[in-house]
Amino acid sequence: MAEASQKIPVTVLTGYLGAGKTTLLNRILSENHGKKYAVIVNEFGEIGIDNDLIIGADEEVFEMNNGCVCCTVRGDLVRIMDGLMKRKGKFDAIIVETTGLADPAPVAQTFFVDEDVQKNARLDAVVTVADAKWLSDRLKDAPEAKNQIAFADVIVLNKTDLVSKPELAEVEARIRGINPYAKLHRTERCQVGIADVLERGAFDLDRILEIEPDFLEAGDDHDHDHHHHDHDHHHHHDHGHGHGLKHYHDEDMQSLSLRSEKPLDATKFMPWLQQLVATEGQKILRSKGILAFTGDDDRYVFQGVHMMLEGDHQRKWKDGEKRESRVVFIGRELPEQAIRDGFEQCITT
Ligand SMILES: Nc1nc2c(ncn2[C@@H]2O[C@H](COP(=O)(O)OP(=O)(O)OP(=O)(O)O)[C@@H](O)[C@H]2O)c(=O)[nH]1
Repeated sequence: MAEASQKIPVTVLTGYLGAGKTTLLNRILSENHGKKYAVIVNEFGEIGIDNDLIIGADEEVFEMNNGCVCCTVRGDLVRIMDGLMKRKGKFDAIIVETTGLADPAPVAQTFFVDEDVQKNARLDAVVTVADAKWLSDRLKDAPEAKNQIAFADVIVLNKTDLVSKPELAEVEARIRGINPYAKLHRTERCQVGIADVLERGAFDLDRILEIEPDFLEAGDDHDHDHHHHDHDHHHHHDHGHGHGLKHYHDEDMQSLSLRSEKPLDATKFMPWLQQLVATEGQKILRSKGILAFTGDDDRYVFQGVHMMLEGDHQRKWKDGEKRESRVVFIGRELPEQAIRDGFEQCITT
């Protein structure tokens, strides 16, 4: 077995939908770090968008869009990790960005119970980005959000610009109630130093065993082929998964993906989107898209969290790049048909 110091450090980046994980990742990767990182991203929704929004120069980005990372934890993640291990020496560190809906426990568990992974990699830290504006609400209705805080070694309490000082103090107190141990950084746009997040050597197995006594219980009786999540209905429930570790899923959460190969009319799309999130923003927790507008040579990217929207031109469409618009809405009780119809009407005919 390799010495701990020779094992590749792995940082698991979690945080609820829209908290700022990709913002943090981009901040880390765009620093002049002189290192080679491999990034593994897992997204909720059929259309991968995040991997297209990661701006690092030479990083290799691996996607896991076949489902939720905490369920495919012995599948995709192990397979990708194994592939990376074979190219040992090529990477200084690995960063795994989970979906906002993932429970970090089974992800972290992979680094302890899968033999090959364990031989060559070590979990360096679980870094959780917390949304100062929305976390308190999500702690009430989303067990994933609570687990992400509980498991964190480092917490980036982000979006401090969106709350007052007393609100910030209140959300921090709630976080401390769940996890008094993690190092906490208050940030705007995830402005933390790379050393605050990577190569911390912070993951503390003893503490995790206190929260999750079954953490190291493996068990190979879990058959992924027969495992199926129905994300359309049912309420929160736990999965035993046969490996001793329970984890939670919000089965009410839906993701709606839309695509168009024909360009969109910007004068129709933007007002439609603004109106949609203004009226349905309680149900739509997260929206994002890469858009091709008629007569526009730049890709337009928008991001939404509830009713708040941001958008900008990102870069020129490259020669030969397919000018396709991709939009994802994630939420509960999404008005699917109305969204589909509205989107259709924004397509330039
Ligand atoms: N006002 C404000 N907005 C922020 C801040 N940090 C990130 N955002 C915005 O919040 C939105 C979501 O940020 P992301 O980094 O994409 O969040 P994420 O956690 O990767 O989202 P998912 O991958 O969908 O779960 C984007 O529009 C960001 O620009 C912040 O500190 N303040």
